[in-house]
Amino acid sequence: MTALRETEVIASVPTCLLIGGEWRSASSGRTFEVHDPSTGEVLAEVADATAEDGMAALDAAVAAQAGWADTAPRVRGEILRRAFELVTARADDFALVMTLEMGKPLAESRAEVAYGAEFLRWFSEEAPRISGRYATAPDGRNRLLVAKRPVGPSLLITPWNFPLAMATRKIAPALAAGCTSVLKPAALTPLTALLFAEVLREAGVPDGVVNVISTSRAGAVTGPLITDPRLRKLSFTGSTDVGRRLIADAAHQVLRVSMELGGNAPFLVFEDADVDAAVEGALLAKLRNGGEACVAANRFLVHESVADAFTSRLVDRMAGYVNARGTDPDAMLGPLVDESTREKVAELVSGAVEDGARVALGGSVPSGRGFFYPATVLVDVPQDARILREEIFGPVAPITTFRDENEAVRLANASEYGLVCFAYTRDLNRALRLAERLETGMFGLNTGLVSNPAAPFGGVKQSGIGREGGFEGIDEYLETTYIGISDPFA
Ligand SMILES: NC(=O)c1ccc[n+]([C@@H]2O[C@H](COP(=O)([O-])OP(=O)(O)OC[C@H]3O[C@@H](n4cnc5c(N)ncnc54)[C@H](O)[C@@H]3O)[C@@H](O)[C@H]2O)c1
Ligand SMILES: O=CCCC(=O)O
Repeated sequence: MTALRETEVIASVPTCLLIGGEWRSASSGRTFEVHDPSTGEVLAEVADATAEDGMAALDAAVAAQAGWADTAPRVRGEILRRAFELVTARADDFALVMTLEMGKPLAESRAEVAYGAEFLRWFSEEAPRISGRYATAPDGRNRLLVAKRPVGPSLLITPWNFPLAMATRKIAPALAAGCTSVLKPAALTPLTALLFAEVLREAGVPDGVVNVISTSRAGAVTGPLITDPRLRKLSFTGSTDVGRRLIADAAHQVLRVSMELGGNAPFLVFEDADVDAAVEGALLAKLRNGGEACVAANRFLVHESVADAFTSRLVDRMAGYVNARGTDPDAMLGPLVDESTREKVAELVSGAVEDGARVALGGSVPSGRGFFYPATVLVDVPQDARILREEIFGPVAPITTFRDENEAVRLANASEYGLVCFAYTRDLNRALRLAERLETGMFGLNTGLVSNPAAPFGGVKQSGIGREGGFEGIDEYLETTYIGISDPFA
């Protein structure tokens, strides 16, 4: 990858706010810096929206709402399909921008482009399938008509870890349902979202239907939108702490909310598992996105009879993960996104070691520039260690053991989170028992990856409210209207 190509691609990204179809500077004239986490160098200066800009974006979304809701579903679907094709055609540019602003290796960024684009294709196919129902009331007299309509202007707030896919997973169903939106991307990674906004314009999304406000002051800019009665929906992906506060703020307007929050995924390996397959699944569940994923395996719970075999194979495989700048062809693990993320990972590891865990691989911060942290395996981690309670968000695999299925389920469920669980077993009845007993929104059975645009993604407990993707994803942007009709034969 040449420096010239990096500069050219970054220069092709709009760095302004998209409001009502126009690229504008922030009303204050201020910008903020976006950095390359591999080097700490400034990649770009991006418009820093004020509360006034946020309100202008909502004004534009409100003005465009009626027209967009009236657009034929097939037309909305075709625009989404064009967006899918344009993102796919520019996959290399999207991947490079993402790698530069977020750090992951290019191969992973390409995988995210394919994943993120697929939400556009999936919801292009769902737009014409929005339907209602007509039924006879149980007493055989009145008729019941149930119709769906768009919720209305929506505020979409996304995190930095999947800068494209988290945006498409919200914008695509919103567009398909007939909702206009204001997207607020994370301040660490606004460039991918801004490039995507430009592609949406090219695809034919009308002015004002999607507005994008990058800002370094999230709360000050989105707060007034959330309390504005014209906003009808808040969809947030991010940490449980921020989500909890936003749910409280959304209560003022009794807003529809979708919350995709944190996770603390257990990864269970039973005595009858195919251990080699479990190790491959563990690598995916742990190291996809460098461990910076809400669905990352956070707690490895391994049956005591296979713990040594699993651990030594996992250590061997993780030792081969090359930590390098994401544009380096050898890179298998990029840097973490920023210094505070790396400090937290290092603190969780040293805390676990103080509590009695042993480092089987990695475990120390390398010298040099960039926020790198090596693939790390911890064994003998005590059950009360902080690292088993909090999201690690880094390439660290803490391993503990269990004696039987009941203990495995009890440990897996001992978390306020409930996003995803993974389990490796060859016993079908056990797998079904787990599916019924684990407190989780998603369950990966003999696989380390559940994310799929055709499936309902989301959690239970403090991992969130609502689902994104699948047939369920569009419902988050639809209201139900019931029309009671008198007996047509009376
Ligand atoms: N469940 C999921 O689908 C899912 C997906 C990706 C990430 N996540 C979670 O996201 C977290 C990592 O992302 P993050 O560090 O960007 O999370 P974060 O909560 O710090 O930020 C998420 C977004 O919210 C914005 N934000 C922060 N404070 C805000 C406020 N007061 N008002 C309005 N917006 C505010 C941020 O600018 C960003 O755009 C992890 O906890 C991860 O598990 C969850
Ligand atoms: O970080 C959480 C989202 C990851 C995914 O969609 O697979």
